[in-house]
Amino acid sequence: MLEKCLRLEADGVTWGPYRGKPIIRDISLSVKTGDRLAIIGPNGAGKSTLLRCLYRGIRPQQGLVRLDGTDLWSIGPREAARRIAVVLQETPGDFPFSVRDVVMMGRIPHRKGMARWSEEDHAATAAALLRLDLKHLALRQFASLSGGEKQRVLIARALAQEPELIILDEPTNHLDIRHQLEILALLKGLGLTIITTLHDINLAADFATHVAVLDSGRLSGHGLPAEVLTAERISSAFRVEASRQVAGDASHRFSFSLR
Ligand SMILES: Nc1ncnc2c1ncn2[C@@H]1O[C@H](COP(=O)(O)OP(=O)(O)OP(=O)(O)O)[C@@H](O)[C@H]1O
Repeated sequence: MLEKCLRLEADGVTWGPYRGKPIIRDISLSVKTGDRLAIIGPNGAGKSTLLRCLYRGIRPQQGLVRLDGTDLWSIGPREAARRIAVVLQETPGDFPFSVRDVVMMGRIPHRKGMARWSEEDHAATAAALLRLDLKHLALRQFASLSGGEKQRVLIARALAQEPELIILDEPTNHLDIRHQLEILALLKGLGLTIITTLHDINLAADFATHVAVLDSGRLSGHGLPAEVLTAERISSAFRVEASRQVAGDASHRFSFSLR
């Protein structure tokens, strides 16, 4: 899983609803093996829409998303799902699935037709449960878990999928600060290629190897956090007064006030 090389590129991606104005325009960015890209921007900037284009949820109206040089829409949904795992905010909370069932769903793209789960499927599920410290919860109903536990299960499902890339939409939503830090440390520790939206700029600066700032559907910056996360860019994108301090360990901290 970790040894494969990966290159995901968005090239001039534009998308909007039928007969509506584009929500994201002319987005070009790239991610390669081992990168952790955080997409940040104010509410409504188009972050989730961009993610949908990147995981083949919606087809760009203009531009292309390429996986190792091949248009994502020419490789088919099943292969895309084998290579890209997606962790969204909506959860299967209303269905009577156990934690193990939910994690096992990550194996669906690998399953041959209606065949029974294979030994590899069981092994990948067990490994994902172990890695996310969920073994003791395997038989619990998913719906009965806390927000932090649910998030771990959804990440375990993504791991069971054995993808080359994990795409997450706001993985820290609804979590307290300790659980936010834990989830991001856990994701960092996986050593996988990750694209995630994040609302907290300070957490994004700590977590990401690269950041992309979306402002009204356009990319206002993409690259290394220290270069992209300037006070001017953040102030302009979020319509606030932002100031940046550099801590002793060279990490960046932002503070904010209303203009
Ligand atoms: N299918 C759609 N049809 C019409 N409008 C849409 C559609 N999808 C998204 N939008 C609109 O596009 C804008 C951007 O939505 P999107 O969810 O991508 O933003 P976001 O940056 O993820 O926002 P948030 O931070 O609030 O989650 C919003 O105004 C949203 O209502």
